[in-house]
Amino acid sequence: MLTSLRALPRAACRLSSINLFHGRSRQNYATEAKIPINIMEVGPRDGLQNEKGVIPVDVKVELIEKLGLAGCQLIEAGSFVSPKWVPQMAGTGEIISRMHRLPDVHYGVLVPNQKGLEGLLSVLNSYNASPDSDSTPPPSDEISIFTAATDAFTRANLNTSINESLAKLAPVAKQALDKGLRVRGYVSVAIVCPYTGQVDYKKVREVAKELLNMGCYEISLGDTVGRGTPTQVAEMLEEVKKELPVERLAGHFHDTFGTAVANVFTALEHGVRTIDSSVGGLGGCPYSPGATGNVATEDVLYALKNSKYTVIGTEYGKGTIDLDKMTEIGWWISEKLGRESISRAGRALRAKKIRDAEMVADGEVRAKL
Ligand SMILES: CC(C)(COP(=O)([O-])OP(=O)([O-])OC[C@H]1O[C@@H](n2cnc3c(N)ncnc32)[C@H](O)[C@@H]1OP(=O)([O-])[O-])[C@@H](O)C(=O)NCCC(=O)NCCSC(=O)C[C@@](C)(O)CC(=O)[O-]
Repeated sequence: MLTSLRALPRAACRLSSINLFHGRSRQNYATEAKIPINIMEVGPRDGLQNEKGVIPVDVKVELIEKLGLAGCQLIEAGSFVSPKWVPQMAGTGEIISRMHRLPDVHYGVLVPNQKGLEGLLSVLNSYNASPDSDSTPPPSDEISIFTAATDAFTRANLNTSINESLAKLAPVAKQALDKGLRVRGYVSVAIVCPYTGQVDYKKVREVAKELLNMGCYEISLGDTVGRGTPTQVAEMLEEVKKELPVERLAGHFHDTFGTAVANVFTALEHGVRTIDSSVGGLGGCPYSPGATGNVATEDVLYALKNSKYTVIGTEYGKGTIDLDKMTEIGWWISEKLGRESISRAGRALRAKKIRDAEMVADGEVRAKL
């Protein structure tokens, strides 16, 4: 069983030694204890919910299975939302029942209301009536409930106000916890709202606190529009951290203005230890006009290389998440959607692989001459 981030003692995460290098003090990240980071892979949910065309269930199942085999330990597999509001998420029950599930992987689903939870519980009841085998985990062990930091966005996304959404979500969270599910919370538009502009960070803190008090183990703060800068992320986190423990916060950054990787690092430097990201940079919220996808998982993995952080993954990724496999998955799903991967690291790595293969082929031809 792999050690989870939450089980690690703080001392194990602390950087200790400082090496001298060219007369300047410099930390040797290769040999020191690294700070463990969780990645919540949201590609199958946030990534696919905004697609125009119909994505076959088989493709969604295969995507989730591939992500598990690349080492992802936290995968958001779909949503139990109204198919009238978000048609791409229809069929989540079938997907989570059919997909091959791995031990040590948490498969979460988004739930907006009581009806969504009932949808999930009916899938779980069917599974419990005839479980696949003792070693196969249930279709899902986690729900994410969601609201936002502005009434305008909450109205657009959930057809209700912030306060009404919180009142509706509290019993959903309680019932899910009573059923033994983990509950995660999202606060959307934590920096900028597409309808009302700059967000009041005190409101982000208040809403996040409400979700935490409902029993959420973690609150993901979303730059839904992808317009946030590192300075804004820092200011927002400073405000939220006044009342909430940073270990309970996650960062969710869309990459509309190309600041998402910088925002990830800002969040990490402020103590956030879980980052939401999406393979191939897929995604966007249907109610956040103009926003592009989440920060690409490949870009985050690449940027964290040789840093003081290490991404926690399962044995399938040898304890981390395998960047090469994620690059292949990013290209595979993008091609299924009729386009190229938009992950910068994914594109560069694929191009390098092609160049390397051409050089090998060239060398073989020369050797024969
Ligand atoms: C919450 C509602 C349903 C309210 O929408 P409403 O229209 O007020 O709901 P309603 O209770 O009046 O029901 C309307 C119809 O939907 C059905 N319905 C009602 N609930 C469900 C359900 N759970 N599952 C399936 N069906 C449902 C219900 O049965 C009824 O069907 P009808 O009688 O008309 O045939 C709607 O607003 C909704 O589904 N919203 C979800 C929107 C969404 O999924 N947005 C994207 C996810 S959030 C996001 O992407 C941001 C995030 C998390 O990634 C972080 C970030 O980037 O910031």
